[in-house]
Amino acid sequence: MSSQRTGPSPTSPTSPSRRPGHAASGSSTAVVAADQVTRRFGSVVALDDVSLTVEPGELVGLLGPNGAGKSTLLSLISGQRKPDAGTVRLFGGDPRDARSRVGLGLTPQETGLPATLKVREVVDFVGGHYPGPIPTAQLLDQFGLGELADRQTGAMSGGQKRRLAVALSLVGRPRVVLLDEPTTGLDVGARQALWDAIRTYHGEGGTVLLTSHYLEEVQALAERVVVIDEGVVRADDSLDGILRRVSLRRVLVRSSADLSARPGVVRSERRDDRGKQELYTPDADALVRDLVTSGVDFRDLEIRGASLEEAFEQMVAGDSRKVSAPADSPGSRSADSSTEDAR
Ligand SMILES: Nc1ncnc2c1ncn2[C@@H]1O[C@H](COP(=O)(O)OP(=O)(O)OP(=O)(O)O)[C@@H](O)[C@H]1O
Repeated sequence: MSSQRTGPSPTSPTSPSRRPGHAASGSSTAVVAADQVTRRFGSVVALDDVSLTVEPGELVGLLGPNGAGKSTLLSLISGQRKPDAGTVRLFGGDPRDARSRVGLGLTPQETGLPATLKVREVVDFVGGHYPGPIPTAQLLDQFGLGELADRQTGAMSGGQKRRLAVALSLVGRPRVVLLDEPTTGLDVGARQALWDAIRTYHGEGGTVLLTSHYLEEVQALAERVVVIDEGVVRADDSLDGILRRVSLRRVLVRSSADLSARPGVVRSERRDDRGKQELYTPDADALVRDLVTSGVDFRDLEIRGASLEEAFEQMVAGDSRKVSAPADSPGSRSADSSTEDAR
């Protein structure tokens, strides 16, 4: 991966004052400030009183399952939609005002590339809208697309198109990029290359807000993680803080007793009707000690690590307080059924 500059101008701020866990903006320098934002589509509440501040130089991962509201939030920040309630600021201005979007790069979830244009022509075209774009050859090299410069975009693979889409978000040397699932459809090598490009951009002072379904992706890149589910921010913390919340162990055991209320059990499931139970706990050793000393009957004990993915699923599956105890998780709502675009 090239170490050549792809990021913001040398005058861009590079030392963020991060405030994980704090949402509404009190900072006049915030790149993004969403304050108590609600956005509905007909009867669907896509975002419910969401507040989020991103300071210069932060790399924030927005993590959540399908339909959580991630893309909707990015569309408000990029000025494509407006909130029904609350305010959104981009570089201190209204993102629907084009002047506020100078310095914004965006890779939407789906990108339409003109099929008959060559790769280099698309980069030239998009770069031509900016005062000091990254030279096309340099950008294509950085994204491993140099050999495809003369190929029509219609003849690119899905993964190659995705890389080009992310490259295009950086061509104008933005100060912030919004990346909506940047590595969807990429193989392992391409994903790593793209992560490198994002790290390089961030390392040079760029601000990044990226969405993903994948904890691994956010773990690989982000310093701060915002977990969103059903339009509600469930957690906003440093990466370490989030990982601590999801570091559960899984204890599989057979017992005639119901063990779901044993000390330290934060969640349990019955695996069959012969007493097999799956118990989630942050401290498996303590749970085993409790089982032994309490005299409760049990057998077939197994202890496994809960994968991060599993733990995250619990965190967003409705009762996040049991797992992660975020301070103030509002209740959940149903969110489906409308197709209205109430822009
Ligand atoms: N144009 C629209 N019309 C109607 N409903 C919409 C529209 N856009 C989004 N929604 C709904 O708003 C909710 C949030 O959608 P959004 O696309 O923001 O979620 P997401 O977290 O980005 O999901 P995914 O990870 O699947 O992309 C969903 O229930 C979705 O169906």
